[in-house]
Amino acid sequence: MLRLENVQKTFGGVTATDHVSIDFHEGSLSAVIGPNGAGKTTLFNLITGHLVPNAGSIFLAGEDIAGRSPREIVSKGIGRAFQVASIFPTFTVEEALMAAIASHTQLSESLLTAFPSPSVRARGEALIEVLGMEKVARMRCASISHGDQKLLDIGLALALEPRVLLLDEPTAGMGPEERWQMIETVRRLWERDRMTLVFIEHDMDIVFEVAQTIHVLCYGAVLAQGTADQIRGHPEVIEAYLGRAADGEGEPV
Ligand SMILES: Nc1ncnc2c1ncn2[C@@H]1O[C@H](COP(=O)(O)OP(=O)(O)OP(=O)(O)O)[C@@H](O)[C@H]1O
Repeated sequence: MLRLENVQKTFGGVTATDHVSIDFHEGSLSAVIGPNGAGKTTLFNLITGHLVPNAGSIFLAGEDIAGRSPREIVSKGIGRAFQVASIFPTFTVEEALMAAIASHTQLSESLLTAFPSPSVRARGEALIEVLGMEKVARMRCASISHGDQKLLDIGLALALEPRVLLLDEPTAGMGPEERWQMIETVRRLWERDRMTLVFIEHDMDIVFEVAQTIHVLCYGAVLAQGTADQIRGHPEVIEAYLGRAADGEGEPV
């Protein structure tokens, strides 16, 4: 579904993406991991058109999208959760989701018709349910918790019905319990929609538990790719990245 071939990105003398080739299979749930500065966010920015690669190709369903504008890439089906919930401070959660759904489906009904239409409302309610946001659906976006704002960001990305969904550290800034709730929600919505889902995550317990395939970056290059068992036992990964965390004794540095 999404295939990177020999993608390269440099910033001055820094090679942030070093001949990266990764195949994200259709309908898969994958994690991108690596130490700080390994090039994870740069990779997402290249996929979404916020950065242009110096070399290489990025294929979405066979079409090379490298260097296209972010708007065009979104329209082709690559979604990403941005921190945007806060730009709807006076909307309620359900209003924000329904506005996003309506704008995507271009159901900008005339002012004389009822808004939202029944189909927009039904999709909005289904999204609220899969996100587990029923209790905050009628609250204003500005007044919900950090975790709920992150869920809403994901919901706003989902409203565009992406074929590929990129989540950059969905559990960042959360306590242990909230992290697991968040990742369970991510897994639930992936099971519902079966889009190709890629997430960046630092918590190795979460990565090993949830991801079908793990791609390890180090100094911009792919160090290893495989299942949790393959990555856990990969000598170079253990040496370069996981360290004691591979034994479950600590967090990676
Ligand atoms: N716009 C930029 N200009 C210059 N250098 C950049 C830019 N963006 C990223 N870099 C550099 O590219 C390298 C990769 O950065 P990137 O943010 O992709 O890493 P990361 O793996 O996402 O790190 P973290 O886990 O800390 O978020 C780093 O050395 C960073 O300083």
